[in-house]
Amino acid sequence: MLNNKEKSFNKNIDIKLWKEIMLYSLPYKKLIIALSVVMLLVAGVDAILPLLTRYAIDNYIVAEDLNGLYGFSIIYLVIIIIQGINIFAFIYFAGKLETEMAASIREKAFTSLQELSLSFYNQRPVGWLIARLTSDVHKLSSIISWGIVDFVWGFAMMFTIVIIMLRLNYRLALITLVVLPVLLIISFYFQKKILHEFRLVRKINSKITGAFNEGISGAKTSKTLVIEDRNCDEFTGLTNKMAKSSIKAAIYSSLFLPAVLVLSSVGTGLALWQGGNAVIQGAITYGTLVAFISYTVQFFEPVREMARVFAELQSAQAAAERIISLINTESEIVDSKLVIEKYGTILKPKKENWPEIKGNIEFRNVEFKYTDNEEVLNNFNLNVSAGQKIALVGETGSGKSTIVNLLCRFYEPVDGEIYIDGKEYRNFSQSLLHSNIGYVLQDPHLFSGTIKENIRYGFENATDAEIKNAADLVQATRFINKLPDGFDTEVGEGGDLLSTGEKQLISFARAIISNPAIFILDEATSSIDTEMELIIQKTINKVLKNRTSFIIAHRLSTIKNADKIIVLKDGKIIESGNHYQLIDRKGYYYDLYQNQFYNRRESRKTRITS
Ligand SMILES: Nc1ncnc2c1ncn2[C@@H]1O[C@H](COP(=O)(O)OP(=O)(O)OP(=O)(O)O)[C@@H](O)[C@H]1O
Repeated sequence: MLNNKEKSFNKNIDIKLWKEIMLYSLPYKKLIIALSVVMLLVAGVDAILPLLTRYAIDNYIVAEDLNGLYGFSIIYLVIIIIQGINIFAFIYFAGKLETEMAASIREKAFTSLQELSLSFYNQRPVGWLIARLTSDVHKLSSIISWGIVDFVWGFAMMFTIVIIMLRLNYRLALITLVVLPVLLIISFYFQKKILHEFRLVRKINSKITGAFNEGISGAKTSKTLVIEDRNCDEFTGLTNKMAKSSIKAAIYSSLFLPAVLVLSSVGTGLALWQGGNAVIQGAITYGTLVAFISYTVQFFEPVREMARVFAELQSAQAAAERIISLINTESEIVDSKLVIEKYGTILKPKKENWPEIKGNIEFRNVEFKYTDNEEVLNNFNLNVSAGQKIALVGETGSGKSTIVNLLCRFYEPVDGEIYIDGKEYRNFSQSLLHSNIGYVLQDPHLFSGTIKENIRYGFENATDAEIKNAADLVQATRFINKLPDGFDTEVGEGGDLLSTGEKQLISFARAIISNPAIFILDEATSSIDTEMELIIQKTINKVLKNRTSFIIAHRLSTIKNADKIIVLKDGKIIESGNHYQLIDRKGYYYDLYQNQFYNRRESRKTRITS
């Protein structure tokens, strides 16, 4: 139950991928240059401070020149203030770069999500997508901005320190830097190990989040299946694994720090020993010795930082791979260039060019399958005239929703065509088509906000009077008026504060407001009680008049007055006609109707006698 899969990632640095990522940083070129310049300044000041100390010791302290020392202190203070300003600037620039890049990448990923077809969402769990848009984007933007800080500063520091040390005394410099290769090896080794364990912790953490999610949203099902103990065992297994990896990471960290400390102390010790000898022999001054010791101490920090950044780059690369793959995912349903030119895109529709849709629909030799193995529709043909009311009936899995999914172009036929008003429907843009279809689902989704906002959704110009009128039409006003804030009542996330039947009514009103030529009601009144359904049925008949409509309903009483009832079995039409024709036929529909009629009569009888 808790097996959210996390992709393992490429361990080598992928230059092509980073080049693509760099394209995203192009708009921030000036900010990146400013940040790099500031980091060079920070490194420059850091590197000259020991030289200043050396100067003060040799010229003022050893020479006992108090006046000179006073003047020097003021210069030193000014330099420290400049460094303070540099530090403020780099934190500001890096923070700004991180935030702006994250916003831009997130925006691109979200836009690409808006344009993707429904099949993409079927293959990707919500949690996976949210993790990409949040933690991966954060990781990537943070490594780019703070990586620049560490790299520029680290390289500049190491380079300058080595040059200064060699210039001060090359013999002493070579002796001191003897520990450098060992330090580099140790740093890279430990950072890799620590990062590996942290990566495991993160993977397990995303599983734990998934388990929390399932535990909460599936609480009712867990209780009815009495699997609470199994859930707990699985959860404990995950937390134990996470604890193990966290402890390992802590052990590596606790070994790494003393190792670096010992090595840098060895370097400092060597500088002290050899430098002390050189001072005694008069080869170097006291000031030079002090500067050398400072440089040895200072040198090891950038080495450690660089090792950390290199190791982190690998995991940031994994985040980058996932985000770029999300941004670059091509929608399976795309409008042709010609269609886009004429009718615009999903995000920029050219509504002024949109023709009026009347609602004549034809499925011609349509073949369809969701996966390669299973054919859902095979040579499916259906002709619907504008204004006709079509009911789709059939057992579970017979293909009813598939037909309306195809009509909405959430999916496209594998073979064959669908015509709307005599034109193959791929010649219309997706937004043009969707604007002409009102879709009311069995479990409709409402957006957080008020009832009024939800009815108006997608049709922002609707007036309050139009909203009320739509609600009146579907008899929703009755329950809305009973709510404390009426039309201004908040519906909660996904409409959770309303019952399913109430959500259906709101979604019905929402569909009416957009005045579509084609209506699809997919079990749209299944959660409304029978009396209410009868009332709404009359309204539906009024609303659907002169519009083409497809009604999927298991309760056959609701589709008795359809112009055509299509009975489906395994993706094929086995019967079609109006209610009376199908009853006369005494076939599948007749049996189905008799069964429902009998069951309802029996249940009514039971109610009366009890
Ligand atoms: N997203 C999907 N991916 C793969 N197969 C699917 C998908 N949606 C539906 N199917 C399969 O396609 C077939 C037809 O499903 P469809 O949802 O159209 O049936 P239906 O008649 O609407 O059923 P119901 O009355 O239960 O809603 C079924 O075998 C179903 O398993």
